Amino acid sequence: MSGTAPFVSLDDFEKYAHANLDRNALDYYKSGAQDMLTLRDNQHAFDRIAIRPRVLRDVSSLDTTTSILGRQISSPVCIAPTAMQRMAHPEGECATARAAHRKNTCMILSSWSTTSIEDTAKSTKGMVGEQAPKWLQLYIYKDRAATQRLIERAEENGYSAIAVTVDTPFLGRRLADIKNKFRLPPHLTMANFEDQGKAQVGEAAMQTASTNASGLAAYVASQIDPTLSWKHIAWVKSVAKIPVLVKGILTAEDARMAVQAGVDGIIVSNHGGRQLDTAPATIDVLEEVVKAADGKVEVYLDGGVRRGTDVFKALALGAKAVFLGRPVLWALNYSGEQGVVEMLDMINEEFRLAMALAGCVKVSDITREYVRYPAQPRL
Ligand SMILES: Cc1cc2nc3c(=O)[nH]c(=O)nc-3n(C[C@H](O)[C@H](O)[C@H](O)COP(=O)(O)O)c2cc1C
Ligand SMILES: CC(C)CC(=O)C(=O)O
Repeated sequence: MSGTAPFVSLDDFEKYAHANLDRNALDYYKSGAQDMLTLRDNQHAFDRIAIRPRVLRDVSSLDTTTSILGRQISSPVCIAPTAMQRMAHPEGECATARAAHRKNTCMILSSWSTTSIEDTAKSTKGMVGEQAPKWLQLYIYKDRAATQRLIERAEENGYSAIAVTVDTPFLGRRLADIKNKFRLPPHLTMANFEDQGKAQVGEAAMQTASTNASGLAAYVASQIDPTLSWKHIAWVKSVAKIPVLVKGILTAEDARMAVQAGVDGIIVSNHGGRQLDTAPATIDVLEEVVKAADGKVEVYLDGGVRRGTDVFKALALGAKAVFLGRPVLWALNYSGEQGVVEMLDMINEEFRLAMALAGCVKVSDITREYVRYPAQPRL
């Protein structure tokens, strides 16, 4: 561990980044929508769940390996897509990809990344070991040809799945970004769109910041198609040769629709509390989604996962794996690739200990009986 005092939890990475990042980037990364109730509840909801430990089970040897979409990974802790990672560290998405590769875990690249699909893929070429799974997060853009091209570029560059984000027909209202008139620093671009003249969160959009919406919200409104419906998921399925997941499901009803639409996986997500404020905490709806998916597709969760015990609880309630958003940005800011490795090591160590103290020696041992779960979510 580099730095002055040893970091002992993911909170320490967050505190470091809070003291170190400029306001424009920090507020963008940390904010939730509106009153940030969902953001807060994502974490608090984990605290309301107790683990029911079993004892005297010989936990001297533990195995955290698991698989997602048939690919083995070293632990069920993976990396969620977050846009514009080069604001956190100059190596941005490349550093994240190399850290994910070193830890043999899955990274989802945001389609609004500051490093292109190609350059992110290249950044792990030549590293030892089999390539860790990379997935591409996809927004369905108004420009369908450009959207299809992103899918093809992902396939050409070894990405093994597409995660279509379905909770962002418009951008959630993030008050700090409006006040700050958020802007992508001019030396950075939305790198996947450089050939299309849409790589800057442009000046024109920025002007709307004075009319009670952030420049980012205007940029999103100019690019994303709000007419999207389930038939567009069928369209993505029809053009993609690799598995297609939906990211942003929060109800049993939509989970059933997703399965009907033929998706290969579901990510239970409220976008880290950044879209619809007062939407439920993800851990509070995980079980209903898992039940609705009925074993037909894998279900994953993101939102508020900060401790090994959170990972354990999500698995007990049926998630195949969890994804971390903000902690990756804080760790990147702290020390790039090495920071992300250290952050993943920390939560994985916590997860191992949670398994041992709960009496589980392998991931498949973690089942519903290991949690005492209150009936009603509270906001
Ligand atoms: C700064 C930031 C940028 C994000 N960008 C994207 C994105 O480009 N696409 C997407 O589907 N989700 C995006 N998300 C949502 C994350 O993928 C994920 O759902 C969320 O961060 C999980 O919650 P956590 O931050 O509490 O771990 C973003 C989240 C943050 C914090
Ligand atoms: C460029 C943004 C729309 C990325 C995003 O999903 C977010 O900020 O939450």
